[in-house]
Amino acid sequence: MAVLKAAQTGVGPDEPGDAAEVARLAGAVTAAELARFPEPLAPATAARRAGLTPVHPHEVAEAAAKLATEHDLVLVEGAGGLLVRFDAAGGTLADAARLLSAPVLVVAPAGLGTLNATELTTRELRSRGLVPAGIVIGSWPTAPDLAARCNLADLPDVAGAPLLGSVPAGSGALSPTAFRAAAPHWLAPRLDGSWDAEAFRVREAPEAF
Ligand SMILES: C[C@@H]1NC(=O)N[C@@H]1CCCCCC(=O)O
Repeated sequence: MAVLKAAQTGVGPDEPGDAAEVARLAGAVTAAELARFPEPLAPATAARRAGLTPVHPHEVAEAAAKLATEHDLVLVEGAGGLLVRFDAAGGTLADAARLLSAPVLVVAPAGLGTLNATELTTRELRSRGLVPAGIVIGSWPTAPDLAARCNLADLPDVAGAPLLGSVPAGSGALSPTAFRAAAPHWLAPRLDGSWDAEAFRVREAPEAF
């Protein structure tokens, strides 16, 4: 498997980026990063302000296609959302996904505001002829509030895509061993397509929904 961070922003030259973090936690993953811009901004803005060459969607698609010749799965991570701009021409991750005809996994927050943002994202994907592969909540709070709990039922409905799992808050602080032991419980579906409520750490009675 390979993880490609198209454009990393908000990380200094000597710090690990998101792709390196994935490799540290997941292991046995090829990590690649096409460009890095220091300010924590949208890649197009960060590149412009740094006087650096931005990353264009065709470069993201080409890098992903190259990785795909040597890996069974290539995960391309965006930066902040589907329509966050990569270059001055307004190129986005959606353009790269379109060039690749790749399914798109939507990573959503848990709480209030997620229904709107997720539905907008999946509608935009469909309007571009792209397929939302599903939704992953990252991250799932240890004490989910009413909105977060209700979103478990509402998200697949508004998005028209399955909820594929949730990553508990603070997972990045686990040791790689603990992370790898726990991760299958966050993302593995049952054969009937349902999900283990434990994965969402729902501690309230079902009527709370
Ligand atoms: C700083 C973070 N680094 C990164 O690689 N992704 C984030 C960038 C978020 C950009 C959000 C732009 C917006 O929608 O306002």
